[in-house]
Amino acid sequence: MPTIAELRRLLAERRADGASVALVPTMGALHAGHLALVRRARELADVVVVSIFVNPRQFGPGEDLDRYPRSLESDVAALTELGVDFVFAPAVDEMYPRGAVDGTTVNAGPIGDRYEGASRPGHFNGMLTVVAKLFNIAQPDIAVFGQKDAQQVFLVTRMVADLDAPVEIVAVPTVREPDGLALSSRNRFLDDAQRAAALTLAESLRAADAAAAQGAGELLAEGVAAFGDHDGASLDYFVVVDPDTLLPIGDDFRGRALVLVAAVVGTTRLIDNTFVDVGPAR
Ligand SMILES: Nc1ncnc2c1ncn2[C@@H]1O[C@H](COP(=O)(O)OP(=O)(O)OP(=O)(O)O)[C@@H](O)[C@H]1O
Ligand SMILES: CC(C)(CO)[C@@H](O)C(=O)[O-]
Ligand code: BAL
Repeated sequence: MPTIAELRRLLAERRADGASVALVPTMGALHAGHLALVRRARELADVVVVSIFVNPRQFGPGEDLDRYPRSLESDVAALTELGVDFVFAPAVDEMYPRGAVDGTTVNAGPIGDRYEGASRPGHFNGMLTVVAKLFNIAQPDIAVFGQKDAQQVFLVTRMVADLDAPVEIVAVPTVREPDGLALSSRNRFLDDAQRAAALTLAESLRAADAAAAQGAGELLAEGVAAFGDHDGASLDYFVVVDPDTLLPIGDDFRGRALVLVAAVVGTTRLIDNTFVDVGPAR
């Protein structure tokens, strides 16, 4: 597994031959959602780098850093099968030699304090800090993220624009189970009853989508009502936002909007989202 210095040297050699580089940042425990990102990266660039790093700086006190699933050996096997060129899985000490809390941090700005950021204070600063480090280490032409983490992909795209980072951000649609549950590394924490309750996230998004043509108010009401029909999942937020700003839409909004939902099922926090086409209010 290359160190930071080795990865830089190996990628510099490939770049000298004219190769383009795509980076897929992950926290490991790979599933088909991650593999869709890797396949997209494979289509877009000559060299694909996948990072596997459970970043302590994006976990708050009392969150699931310690129990976050880790399966490096099987992850590397799956990535090798997909023809990934380099797996970068640094130790925490190599990424944060001065410790996990000391050092420069990227500030996500006000959108970083909303939605996921309201429930996970500091999460997006920690996420953007490690993403900026990964961009500086791999210097990719392209970086591929999942739409499942919609606020994350929004904030990464905004960071790249705001800081003039020379990397193109590509978002891949959410990969789902046949019944609609969004794949997530954290789904493995769910027992059978919780797995059934977790479906309420996708169902509430489907209800919102079905009501979207009737206007913003109806969409929100139907989505929240569909969520309320289920036991075992506690709703954190259900919001409809403008994809360009990530701010909540008003009643007179028309066009493409993004519905964001988060819930806690048992002790597991899950998120999901979907784009909808909002029609005129009736
Ligand atoms: N179901 C999915 N479809 C598409 N992309 C996904 C999916 N799940 C995760 N990703 C993307 O994979 C990348 C790495 O995410 P990460 O390693 O945190 O996995 P995860 O499944 O989101 O884990 P968790 O939900 O437990 O945080 C992110 O860009 C994320 O958006
Ligand atoms: C982008 C990321 C790898 C940064 O740690 C993480 O937030 C994730 O897995 O989505
Ligand atoms: N998938 C986003 C990373 C996190 O939950 O910390």
